[in-house]
Amino acid sequence: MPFRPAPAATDDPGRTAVLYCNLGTPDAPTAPAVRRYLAEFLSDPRVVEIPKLAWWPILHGIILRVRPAKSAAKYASVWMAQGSALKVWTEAQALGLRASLAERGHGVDAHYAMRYGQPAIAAQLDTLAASGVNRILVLQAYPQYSATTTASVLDAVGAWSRRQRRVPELRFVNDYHDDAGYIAALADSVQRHWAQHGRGELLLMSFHGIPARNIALGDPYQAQCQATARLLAQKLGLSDQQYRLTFQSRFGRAKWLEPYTEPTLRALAQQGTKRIDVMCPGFPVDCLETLEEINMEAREAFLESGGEAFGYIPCLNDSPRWAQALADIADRHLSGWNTRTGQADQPAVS
Ligand SMILES: C=CC1=C(C)c2cc3[nH]c(cc4nc(cc5[nH]c(cc1n2)c(C)c5CCC(=O)O)C(CCC(=O)O)=C4C)c(C)c3C=C
Ligand SMILES: [Fe+2]
Ligand SMILES: [Fe+2]
Repeated sequence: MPFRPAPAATDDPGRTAVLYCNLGTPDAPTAPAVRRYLAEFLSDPRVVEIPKLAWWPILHGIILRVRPAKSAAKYASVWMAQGSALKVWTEAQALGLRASLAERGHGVDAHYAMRYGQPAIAAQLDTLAASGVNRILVLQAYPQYSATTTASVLDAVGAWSRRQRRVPELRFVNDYHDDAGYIAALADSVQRHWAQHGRGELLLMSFHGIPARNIALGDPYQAQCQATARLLAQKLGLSDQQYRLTFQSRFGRAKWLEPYTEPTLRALAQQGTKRIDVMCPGFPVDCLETLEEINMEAREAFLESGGEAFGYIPCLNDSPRWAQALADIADRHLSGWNTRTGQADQPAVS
């Protein structure tokens, strides 16, 4: 395969951009659109670590025949006027990041891309490179590192760079699970919820699960979720008895990280917890997994098991505090790249 030609070389120092990457989402809440999305997502060997020979018949013979219609109905139940929540909020966060960086006087632009679906990472990198960007910071909407998500984005960037003649300078933020700005933005959203709606007896923090086997193979995801939960509880002044950490969205029959969210909610309600607050700190933006699985399905499970009040605390979405925290994270990783002149050795002028 020929390498992609680069524009004629000049002495222009070029420009710097941040690419904010998220998982991706279907283009429409319909079975064909969800099938396209799931086919790309579930064919990624980072996501499903089953040898292709064994996985392909299950994926194409069963999952892609049955799941799209079921998932499409769930997407339809939470679809926003402007589109899929995941895309709407990811775009809003990229714009917030761009504005926060601009306020700081950087000549750094920010764009967003999706690992699966549109706008694809490769297409966004093509656009950036064609517009003269030659330094790119890849920042992901995954505060906790997992090979299933973070490393998959790195794979996509690597696959793109392998086709380029002139590869831009690349930097990656692998995680920010213990970042003070991230924790403060989460605490702020909890406190705002409490001020508006009152406080439950318990705060449940639900993170997306992954197979337990991945942890045994060295994925740091579980430890990073635990650290986030502990730091957030500390920031909110919660004792160990006042919060719970759970994992949601199990896929397939293998053992995933435990405790599982929905059975925990049922058990808590059965044991007498009446009022609970639930949040999803690992998801910077609301999406199917938070709006439908948590705020609809898990809510119903808690209430039908004897619970009386289920307070859903939205994800960071358009929180200005989070836009600032994202810009702080980007700033730290941009240091040394002189973002105004493009000349790395000149100190930034304030
Ligand atoms: C098949 C295994 C899956 C792994 C491993 C997995 C890890 C993982 N996922 C997220 C974040 C999101 N996942 C979302 C949806 C979603 N996830 C899976 C499967 C795995 N995820 C599926 C099949 C789906 C699609 C929906 C469905 O059919 O159930 C989403 C929401 C997407 C949206 O459009 O709103 C997010 C976000 C993380 C962070 C993670 C590992 C840490
Ligand atoms: Fe997922
Ligand atoms: Fe789900």
